[in-house]
Amino acid sequence: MSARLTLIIMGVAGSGKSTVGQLLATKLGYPFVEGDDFHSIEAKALMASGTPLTSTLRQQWVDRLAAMLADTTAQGQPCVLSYSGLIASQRQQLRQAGQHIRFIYLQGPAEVLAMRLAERSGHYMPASLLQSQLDSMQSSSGETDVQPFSIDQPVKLLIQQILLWLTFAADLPSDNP
Ligand SMILES: Nc1ncnc2c1ncn2[C@@H]1O[C@H](COP(=O)(O)OP(=O)(O)O)[C@@H](O)[C@H]1O
Ligand SMILES: O=C(O)[C@H](O)[C@@H](O)[C@H](O)[C@H](O)COP(=O)(O)O
Repeated sequence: MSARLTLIIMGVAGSGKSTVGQLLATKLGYPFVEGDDFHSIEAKALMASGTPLTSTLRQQWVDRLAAMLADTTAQGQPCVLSYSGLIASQRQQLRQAGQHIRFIYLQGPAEVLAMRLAERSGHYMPASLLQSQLDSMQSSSGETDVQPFSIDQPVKLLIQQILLWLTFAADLPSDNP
């Protein structure tokens, strides 16, 4: 049964986490949690100025996300969370903080990501930080609960693929089922 899985939508900036996450949450009837909302004002200002997060600011951010997931999943409340998931140990932190978690990894060519960031407006994250995000993204190879999906297709098709995968995702192995 996949109905109660909490889904973390991961990927670098511009991969579509917020767009896909919101639509998926609506389809599933789950709350959508925007990971960016858990950044401090200082962290957002730093990124807006064109500087990547420091490890300390990133860790404080992940700690807040972990606390939220521990709370909601302990109450049996699933959600869809957008979170870049760049650092493997921090993915593990979230996996262990919550229950019944699976990761949906939005992946695509750098040119597509750059184009989408260039066209996006009203977001603090500048397109110039894409390369640092790509450089920081640590491989998820061997993480059996991380499922990649291609972003190089219309959102509608992407959602259909994710919903299909969700019909069996709960039966796939996970480090922390
Ligand atoms: N599959 C897609 N096809 C076309 N445009 C997309 C797709 N996914 C997202 N976008 C657009 O790309 C931009 C970045 O998406 P967003 O959801 O903000 O990414 P993220 O939250 O990962 O930074 C937005 O302008 C969004 O409308
Ligand atoms: O570096 C990180 O670890 C963070 O993930 C962070 O940089 C995040 O990606 C931004 O908040 C951009 O927001 P979007 O991913 O929504 O563009």
